[in-house]
Amino acid sequence: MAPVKRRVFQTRKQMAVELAKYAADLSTKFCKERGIFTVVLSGGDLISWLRKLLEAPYIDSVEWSKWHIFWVDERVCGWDDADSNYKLAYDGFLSKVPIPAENIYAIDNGLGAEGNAELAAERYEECLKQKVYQNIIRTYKSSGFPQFDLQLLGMGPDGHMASLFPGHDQINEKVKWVTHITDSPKPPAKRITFTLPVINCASYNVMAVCDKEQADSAAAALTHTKDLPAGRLTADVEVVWFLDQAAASKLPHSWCSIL
Ligand SMILES: O=C1O[C@H](COP(=O)(O)O)[C@@H](O)[C@H](O)[C@H]1O
Repeated sequence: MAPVKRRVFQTRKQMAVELAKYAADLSTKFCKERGIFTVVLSGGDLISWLRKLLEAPYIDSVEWSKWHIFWVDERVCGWDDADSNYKLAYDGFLSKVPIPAENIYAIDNGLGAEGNAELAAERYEECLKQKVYQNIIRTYKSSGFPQFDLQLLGMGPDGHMASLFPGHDQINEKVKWVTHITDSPKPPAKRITFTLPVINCASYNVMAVCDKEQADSAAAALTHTKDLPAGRLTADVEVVWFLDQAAASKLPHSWCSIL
């Protein structure tokens, strides 16, 4: 199993600086090895932690044209809806970097606007399968599951990651790549989400968590004292939790050498 690393930062700014460096280093590695870098985004606070990628040196040094962008979860709504994870990422990140529009794979806008969660999930899974067929996404060993290069995740105060919520059945899905939920405890109710096997096949998984509201769940997930979706996070190569001091405040003291 991939090692689970923890990096605790004194300030959010330091966390954003290190997160940008981590993503840029992996971009260099995968662009050199494959000529492609597949990146999975989530919604929530994550987008604001990526802001240092928009500055020097990365804005000029990163090979943005080789990035391919996917979403680990999406709210079932149109692209211009305030709830849309695509809109959040576009406004705060994607509109500011030269990633070709054809390399950005959002939920189907029409199905999102219609509120058709089941079909939107099926359509997104088809999109992933097409990108596997085109050799843009790799597959994980013989499993056939897609393997993304870097997945950037966040965790809610209840321990959910992507749109896999504690006590909801989606976390147990073993076959589908993308599933849906119509009664999400966090609004909006309708969402689509990568399933756990897909999330855990990624080469590198980052979990970025700030704020004291997340401290109890971060500790429970990392010590496995509660069965939380975020506690099931693994990866092929490594998982790194990026935490600010507040989010790390309930972790065992010996774990928290602050960077
Ligand atoms: O609803 C969602 O919440 C999680 C966590 O968001 P955060 O603001 O607490 O970091 C997010 O990762 C997910 O993509 C989003 O749909």
